[in-house]
Amino acid sequence: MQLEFYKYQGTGNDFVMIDNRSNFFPKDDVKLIERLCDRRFGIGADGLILLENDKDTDFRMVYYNSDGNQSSMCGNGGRCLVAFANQLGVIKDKTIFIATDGLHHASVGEDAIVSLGMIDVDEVQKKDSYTFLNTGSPHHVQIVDDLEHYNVKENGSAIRYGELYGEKGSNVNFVKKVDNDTFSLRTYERGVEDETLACGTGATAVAIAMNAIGETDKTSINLNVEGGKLVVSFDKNGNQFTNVFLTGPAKFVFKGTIEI
Ligand SMILES: N[C@@H](CCC[C@H](N)C(=O)O)C(=O)O
Repeated sequence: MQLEFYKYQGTGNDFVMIDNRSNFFPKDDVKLIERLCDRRFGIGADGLILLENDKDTDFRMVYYNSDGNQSSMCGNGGRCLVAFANQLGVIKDKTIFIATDGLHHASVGEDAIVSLGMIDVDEVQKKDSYTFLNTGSPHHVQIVDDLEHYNVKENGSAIRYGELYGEKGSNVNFVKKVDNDTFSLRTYERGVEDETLACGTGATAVAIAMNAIGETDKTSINLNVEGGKLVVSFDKNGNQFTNVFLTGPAKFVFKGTIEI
């Protein structure tokens, strides 16, 4: 069977997109999804996303990591799916859709910039050497010296599989402060089991964590990721972070068919 796919990327976090409104895709075929995401034996991507019909919203997002398993929310994937829905004509420039962590508002602007509403955050665990929070996916956030030369894969994997997070694990973000409203980060992604060029829920977690621990008093924060630039904005009320938006480019790369 020939499978039609679209490839998108958001600051270098790349995804295979499939229009599954007719419900044809074998959703439990972990091996197939892993092969489609494989950079040598398949199309190549950090994850695969299905766009499906939903009776109450514009569409449903179903997200898989490149290991073939369904996972929690993907911020860059969500932004790319909004651009994909726009390309398919499912939405115009504003949308509400449903994902695993609930409803998301989003808008498509000029130059493929997509702004995505993220879940509210009301718990930030502040520890001596790191912060942990859930922005739709779990994120460990840690400031490090010499981020440019830091071994993200080795240190990220040790934390992800270490005793802190048990079997479920966590995504791991290493951070450097650039100035009061800009931070650089590099992310080790659970389910990809490697550093990716960007992580949207990770950038969101870093922005909120840096505000929560007093590294910045800003509520609109620039994030330099390996694949480009993102902006995260939010409202803060005590320990509550609401109206959280993740903004950045979400670009169509190519489409094609692959034999499955
Ligand atoms: N790339 C993502 C995060 C995807 C989910 C993550 N790998 C997990 O399983 O927790 C993003 O942009 O947020």
